[in-house]
Amino acid sequence: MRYVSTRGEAPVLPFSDALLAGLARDGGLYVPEAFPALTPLQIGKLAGLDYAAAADRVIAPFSDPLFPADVLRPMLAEAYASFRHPAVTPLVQIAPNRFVLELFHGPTLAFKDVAMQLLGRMMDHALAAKDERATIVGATSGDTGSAAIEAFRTSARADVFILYPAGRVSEVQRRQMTTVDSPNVHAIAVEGTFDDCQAHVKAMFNHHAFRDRLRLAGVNSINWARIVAQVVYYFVAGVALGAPHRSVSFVVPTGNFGDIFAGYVAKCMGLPVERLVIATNVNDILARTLATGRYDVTGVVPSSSPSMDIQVSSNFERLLFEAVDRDAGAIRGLMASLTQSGAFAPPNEAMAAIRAEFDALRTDEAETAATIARIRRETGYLIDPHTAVAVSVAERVKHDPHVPQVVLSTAHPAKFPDAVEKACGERPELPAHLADLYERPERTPSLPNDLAAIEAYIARHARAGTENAA
Ligand SMILES: Cc1ncc(COP(=O)(O)O)c(C=O)c1O
Ligand SMILES: N[C@@H](CCOP(=O)(O)O)C(=O)O
Repeated sequence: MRYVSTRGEAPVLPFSDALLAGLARDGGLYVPEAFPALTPLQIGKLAGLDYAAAADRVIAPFSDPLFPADVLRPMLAEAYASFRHPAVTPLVQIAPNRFVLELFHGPTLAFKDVAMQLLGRMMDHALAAKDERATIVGATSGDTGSAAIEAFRTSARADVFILYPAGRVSEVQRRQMTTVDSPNVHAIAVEGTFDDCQAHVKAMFNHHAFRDRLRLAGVNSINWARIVAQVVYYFVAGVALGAPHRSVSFVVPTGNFGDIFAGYVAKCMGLPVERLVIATNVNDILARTLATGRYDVTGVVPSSSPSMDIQVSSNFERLLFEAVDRDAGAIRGLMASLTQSGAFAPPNEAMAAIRAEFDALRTDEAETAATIARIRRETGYLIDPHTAVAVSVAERVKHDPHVPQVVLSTAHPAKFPDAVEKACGERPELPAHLADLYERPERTPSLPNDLAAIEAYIARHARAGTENAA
């Protein structure tokens, strides 16, 4: 499979090069030239497979000769052996025809592990094949960072620099990043928002001299491999609930739009998906865009679901690319408007195409807390604030009661103990492997919200840079 940029002016790449490229050189995001299809028969045959075997069937069509079956399959088996649940992403029923898809059984307790445990192995393999080192730069609102650090902390080929917004992630999230004592790991507190951190990461990729000198690579959902690994659980959940013979709807707590875009890809590949429902917190740019037809960036508001405190929703560009029938010139125009004025209005036909597939609703802070408390009271089930945002939306969105609704549960409640305790009076405990997290020493440089300062720090500490510069 080959990959093209949403902005049409970057080299077309095979999977393994797109994997290591991060952002395309024209500032766009890589997408496959075409979405591979699974037939209803092939989808039906996913039933009963273990997670790694199902992942192989879904991911292999996106891959290339660097990942033949005898490489990809053991990699998948190893990646998902690190999960604490034998089903990897189990479903739990919380109401008639409403299910929670638990995506938090990986090492860092968030859905990011599902993709990152694979991505770490794939990138190390690709770098070893090329005998290269890479400097990974990433932005996090809390979960991507911890998952990336966990996935790469033993990497012999990559240094990892994660920018997180100081004071705007939960203490557990911060400690998961700052207590890892590996020489290749750098969790950097930036005096800004997640949007600032993400803008710095994209600016580093767009600074080609810096990018090439340090051999930058990305682990945010700008990396296509992140998306494709997330497509798998849509198939696994859909099949468990009757696909291909029955349609399913998904309600997804959304920030950077990577997770729900993976659901869209699953639908493009043939999974019968009735509706894809975007659930936002008070940072509701996507809900406003679907309601008004205008994507308009406002300031980020801190919330109890901090991982979704995002206004510039990176992967929305991938959806827009599909909605404008892959007209890269149109995407360049919309993104130029975003840069210049902080807003853009997609063409009416594009908005109609998006609304034909997606619904979007927001959940405010009071409703998020009330949902945690009510679900605990009524069902005995404890959810985190991100999941609560989506459960509340699932309850309010117009839907066909005969179609199963799957709510993606993106984080374990113990990642956000303060918010959960405030909502329902109960403090969730960390699993055993993290029980001493609060005792571990922290190590986290703090940098101003300034690209030059961040680049200088990374250049000083990256080993790929030293080698390349020599
Ligand atoms: C716990 C949690 N839920 C939801 C999201 C939103 O996912 P996405 O950015 O893919 O839309 C994130 C961050 O990505 C997250 O960490
Ligand atoms: N919510 C994310 C933000 C980054 O999203 P990504 O999916 O693009 O890596 C986080 O927790 O870091």
